[in-house]
Amino acid sequence: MSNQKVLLGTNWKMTKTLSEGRQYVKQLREIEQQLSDQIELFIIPSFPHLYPLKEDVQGTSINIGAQNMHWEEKGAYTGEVSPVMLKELGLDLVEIGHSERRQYYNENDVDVNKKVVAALRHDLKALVCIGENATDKTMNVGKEKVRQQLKIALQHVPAEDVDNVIVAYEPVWAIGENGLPADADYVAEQHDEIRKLLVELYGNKGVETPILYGGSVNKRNFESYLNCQNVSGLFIGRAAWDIDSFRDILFTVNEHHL
Ligand SMILES: O=C(CO)COP(=O)(O)O
Repeated sequence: MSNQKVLLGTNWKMTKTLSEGRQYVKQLREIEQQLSDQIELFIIPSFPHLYPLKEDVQGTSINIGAQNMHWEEKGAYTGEVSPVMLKELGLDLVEIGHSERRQYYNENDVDVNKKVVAALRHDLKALVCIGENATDKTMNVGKEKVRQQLKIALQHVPAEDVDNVIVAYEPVWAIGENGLPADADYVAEQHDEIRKLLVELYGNKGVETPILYGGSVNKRNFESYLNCQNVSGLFIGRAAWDIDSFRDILFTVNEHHL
């Protein structure tokens, strides 16, 4: 890990009701007061909860982000949400290209690129998710796969906008109930490769781009990932959905990893 801030966030996916989310945020606010300002917290809830939760975190440094968005500003796209709508809620973070979006909703690298460009145009930070699947890994093309995904995601993104990009490396085979936790050595290699590409594309600016790790992060393994040089933080699903479990992780980072 470098000496930048540590980003620690959770993707709630489609798991919480609004009342559960509000209860969680109430507790997270208390936790946040005890953490160093070197830790940056973010939560990615479902669309209908963005506005109330944004209000609930007022006066704290907890960021709220959306799980997805369309690249157009408006139009006949039933069921979609635009960058303008997210901005109007006062948000400044949007997750783009999560593997579940790619897998279940057929999002491809070009869609991801359009969304990244639109997010940056609207002054939203783009949390760009990339990661190889199990076959890519078995066939030994994991590095090529993440390079390709990220290169396409960042087409037409100039160096002056890359400050608003956060990369999340999340190998598909490591995510969710059937996911296998990755070895820290493997994660370190993939993060080094991603850093190399960012530097190829953006020179010194690419050194600063945060690269988060996600996929079966839990209380037993999270420190091994944070110890990797190019891991700037964690993007956590299940192990952060329960506030007590997230609290344990946050306090450990606060005490041992800053
Ligand atoms: O998908 C994830 C974060 O976006 C990670 O999910 P899990 O931590 O539950 O594997």
